[in-house]
Amino acid sequence: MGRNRKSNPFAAKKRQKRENQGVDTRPVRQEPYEDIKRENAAFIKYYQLQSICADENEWEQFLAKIRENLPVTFRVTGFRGEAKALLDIIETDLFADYVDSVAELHGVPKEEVERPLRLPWYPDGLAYQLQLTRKDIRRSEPLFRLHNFLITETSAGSISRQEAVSMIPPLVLDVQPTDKVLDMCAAPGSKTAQLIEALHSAPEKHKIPPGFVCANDVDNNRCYMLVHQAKRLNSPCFVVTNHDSSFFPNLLQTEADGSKSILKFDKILCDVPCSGDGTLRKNPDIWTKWNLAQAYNLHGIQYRITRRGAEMLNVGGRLVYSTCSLNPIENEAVLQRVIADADGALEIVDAAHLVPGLKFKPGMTNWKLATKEVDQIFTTFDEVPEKYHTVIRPNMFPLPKEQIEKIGLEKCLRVLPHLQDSGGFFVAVIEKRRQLPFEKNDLKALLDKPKPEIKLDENGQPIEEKSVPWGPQRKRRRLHGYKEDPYIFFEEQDADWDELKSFFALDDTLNKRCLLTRCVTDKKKNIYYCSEPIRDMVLLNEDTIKIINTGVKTFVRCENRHTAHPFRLAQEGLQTTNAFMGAIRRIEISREDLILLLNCTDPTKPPSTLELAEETQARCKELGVGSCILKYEDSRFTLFLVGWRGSSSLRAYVDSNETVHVLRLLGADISKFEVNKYEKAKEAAAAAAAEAEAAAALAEAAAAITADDAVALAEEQEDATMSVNGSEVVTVAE
Ligand SMILES: C[S@@+](CC[C@H](N)C(=O)[O-])C[C@H]1O[C@@H](n2cnc3c(N)ncnc32)[C@H](O)[C@@H]1O
Repeated sequence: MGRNRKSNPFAAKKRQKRENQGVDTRPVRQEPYEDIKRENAAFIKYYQLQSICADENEWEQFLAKIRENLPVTFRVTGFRGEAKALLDIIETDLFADYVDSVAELHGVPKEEVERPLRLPWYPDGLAYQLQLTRKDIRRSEPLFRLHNFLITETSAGSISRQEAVSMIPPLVLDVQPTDKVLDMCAAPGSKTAQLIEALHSAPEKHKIPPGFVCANDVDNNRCYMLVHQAKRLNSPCFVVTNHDSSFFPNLLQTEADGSKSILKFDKILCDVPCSGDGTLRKNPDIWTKWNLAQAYNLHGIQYRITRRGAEMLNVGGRLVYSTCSLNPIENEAVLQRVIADADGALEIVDAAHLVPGLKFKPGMTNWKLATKEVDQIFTTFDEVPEKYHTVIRPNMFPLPKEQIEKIGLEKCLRVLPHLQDSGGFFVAVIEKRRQLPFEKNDLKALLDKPKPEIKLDENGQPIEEKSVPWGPQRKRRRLHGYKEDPYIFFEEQDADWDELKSFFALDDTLNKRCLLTRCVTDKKKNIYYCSEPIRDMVLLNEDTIKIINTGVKTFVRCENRHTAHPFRLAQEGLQTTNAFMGAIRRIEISREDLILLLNCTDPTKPPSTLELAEETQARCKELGVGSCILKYEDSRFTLFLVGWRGSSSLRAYVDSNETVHVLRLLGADISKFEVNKYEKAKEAAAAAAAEAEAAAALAEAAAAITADDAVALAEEQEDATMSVNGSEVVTVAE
């Protein structure tokens, strides 16, 4: 069965871009991954030269492992109240089914199936590694339930599929709920998701975390991947920006006393663009493309991004540098430059205690450079022929021994694939001890910067220029020279706020000035919420940096003839608003009632209140028509879902993935929602075969009729001929 071409916005955007630009003539990989020859002489020669393994035996293990496909890993979203219950379900139901399915897939007894492994270094045992490849899961019928689980729970934000080694940088960044975090090269955003989760890790302490995560990427299209990725987590403390990180501008912030200062971040992740040779197991086509020129070309931008990151870091703050490359030119050589430039203001620190049990090798303090084909080796810049001087630069070589010893490169973590059956990765943790010698903090220049002129129409409204950057369907307004819709925050006096406040009994500690809409209109449609520091950041800096997205959908206009109030709650925003809402619009609901509501998939036939428990019916009677919160509680967790009290009905207002997620947690039957794509494909094939058979039978019947007719005709013609011959004229029916 083909994929739904309309449902993937990124694919659609890519298609549109291709169509807009004409035919894409870049070479496309033809052969499937399994046919790729996992060989690259230059790669092997280069890494053997660097002695990345201790001895020949270990080198052989390394070579063998990088030729294998990568096992699938995923992690459970830790900050959710139901995380523990989901873990129990994974350990019992899902993995019991898993063992049966893998046994069937590989045709082996169940006892021989390797159980999923909990990654020992991931906190609270929340991450798993399965001895299966992505292809196994995607293309094997016995594993269809596991595949469905991964898809629905990922969409519901309860798990994240992420390569094991990619989970390391956010862990060693050690984000706290109070931290201001910058993810400099964030897309597609698997690490960003982890950073957001860490920010929300103490919900009992903070209704809304005081810190925030700013996720940035230079690629505008990839920024929308970040929006999509973060949407699952519904954080109001999150903003996506689109800028070249090596030139990331200084941003302003408001201090507690109202004065303005330059925003410095407490935690910065520099997961820089790299050659990606640590991902060979996941992306085997790197075997065909790898060459040393990639590393030489990337070294400069890696250095500039990290140096800029260090400037934007608070004194006492922490920066993590990471790549999915094993190449010292992209790793140690970059760090030694930044640390040397900082002249003691930056220090590489040991962070292995934050990932106890992780196997890794220390950073390198000696490496060699080579030509692209690795046929000439250089240990110093003096040996490099002049024709290579624009590519191979002096500072790519290791510093002299007495200088490099002071850098602390051995505290970096080098994760090699054979150490724990993973991808390859490099991570370094840096702390800032004092201001950098090259740091520019010109507050006055920032404050004096003229605001761009906003063109207004005759009614004083901003003129919106329509622009269509990558497709005719998606129209983006151009305001202040940017193509994003504007961020319009609630004013001190806002009629909608008064209504929302009284209908949902919202408490005054929810800052109404943090509610926003994305279009200039008198009748708000969707209302979003962002935290106070994010509001401050947007308002002070939207002329300086392109802000792609912020805010969680919290209220949605929903008017019909029965409603007294024009807005309903949005499930996305409930994680935030719940803590600020009074009792007026709440219903406590039993397991049976909740299962009944969630099983209603026909929006035109919501469950009648008469089908519900008596207490629920009584509560419904007290509650007028409109949006409400359904609260379910048992000894394991408490759930809050958006509901809708109709004139004679009650329904759960949640999407299909959330529905399956909650039913799964409740231990209810989800078979009605389980799509077996193989069964469906078989049914479709059987239907097509039956159709073809019916068509063939029809054709045969038609052919038979024609043949019968022909025989009859021939006989009649014969009769006629005989009659003519016998002088008796017979009219033969044609
Ligand atoms: C290794 S990927 C990041 C992966 C991401 N951190 C994650 O975990 O999903 C590198 C990203 O850096 C972005 N990038 C490249 N050059 C950049 C620059 N100068 N400034 C900001 N981002 C950049 C690329 O668009 C790419 O999305």
